[in-house]
Amino acid sequence: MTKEERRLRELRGKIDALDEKIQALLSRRARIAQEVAHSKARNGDKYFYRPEREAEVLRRALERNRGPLPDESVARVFREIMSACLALESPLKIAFLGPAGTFTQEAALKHFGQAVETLPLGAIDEVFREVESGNAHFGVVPVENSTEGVVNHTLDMFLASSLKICGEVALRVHHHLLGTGATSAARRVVSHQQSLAQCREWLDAHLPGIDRVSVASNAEAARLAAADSGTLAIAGDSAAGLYGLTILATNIEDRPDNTTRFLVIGDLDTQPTGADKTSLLLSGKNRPGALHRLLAPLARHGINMTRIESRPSRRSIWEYVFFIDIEGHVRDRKVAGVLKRLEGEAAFYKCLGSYPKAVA
Ligand SMILES: O=C(O)C(=O)C[C@]1(C(=O)O)C=C[C@@H](O)C=C1
Repeated sequence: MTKEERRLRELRGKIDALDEKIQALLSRRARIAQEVAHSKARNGDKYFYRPEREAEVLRRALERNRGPLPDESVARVFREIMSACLALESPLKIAFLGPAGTFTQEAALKHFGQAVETLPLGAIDEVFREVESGNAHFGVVPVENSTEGVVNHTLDMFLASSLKICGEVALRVHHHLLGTGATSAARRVVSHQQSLAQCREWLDAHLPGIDRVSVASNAEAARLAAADSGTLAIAGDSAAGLYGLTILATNIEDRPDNTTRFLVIGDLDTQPTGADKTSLLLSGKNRPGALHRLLAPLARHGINMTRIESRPSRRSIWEYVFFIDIEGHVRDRKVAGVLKRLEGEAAFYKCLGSYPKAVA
């Protein structure tokens, strides 16, 4: 045995000893999580899932992280530990905008971990319906993209739905060019309309003159590319794997920080964590300066508004509702006071939920 072989054996021995300790600790942790679940059952709790506690566990893990593992990897490991612990007692069923292989599936698994049952659905309103009927515990739907803006259909669903927002997921979206052969044989490139838009400059530079066709989802694009060597798809890693496609070019999105934000919807009130957001649906009274009057209490009390979108109210023509995200939780005293004023000023007011800010 050479010196390097001896060294390798010694290092692997150290890893084996650590793995044994990690495994013993994991089993101890899982048994304690089971006790927590029994206590919740005795308490008559509807869900064992606690988004605020999971956010706290993840934030602590990231605060402790001194490398060399990046925050994203540390968060993923702790996410999976909690997912497996929760599944021991009460596996969750998660509906999401499918089909399998979409970025929404990636977001759902990033948030809930792999130890959940997933239910891919064909449209955003189906996700709302399955959660409302109790057929799924929670749902995951896209809400906005940092390059292409808002997903209107998701916002519109909140006008009539009784579901609350229980969490948000921020997913770095990396697009790849996928196919079965080389790009030279390609006649067309297919993808979801938002993905085509997010890769517009890359396509202009590298595939000028090739037809761009929008389809229902990135996963559907990958399926089409797998069936026809003249078709290229733009989609992510999971769709590439699912359909056995070759990655012809990686990370072709025009902006390297391309991020999509998803919402977790369900029938659960989350507790404050100290780093929360609250989403509101409002409309002003029909008079001059209504929006200014509506939002003035937020500014006066130093509450940060992180987003505002306007959508037709669907009740009468030229009447608009505003979707607003603010920092803080409805149970924070200051926020509660300001929301009371806001409610008094609004013609229509609905709190869509308070939830922990996305972690990692
Ligand atoms: O602390 C709890 O309430 C638990 O159930 C334990 C635990 C965990 O594994 O840390 C598991 C699931 C919950 O969603 C949150 C945390």
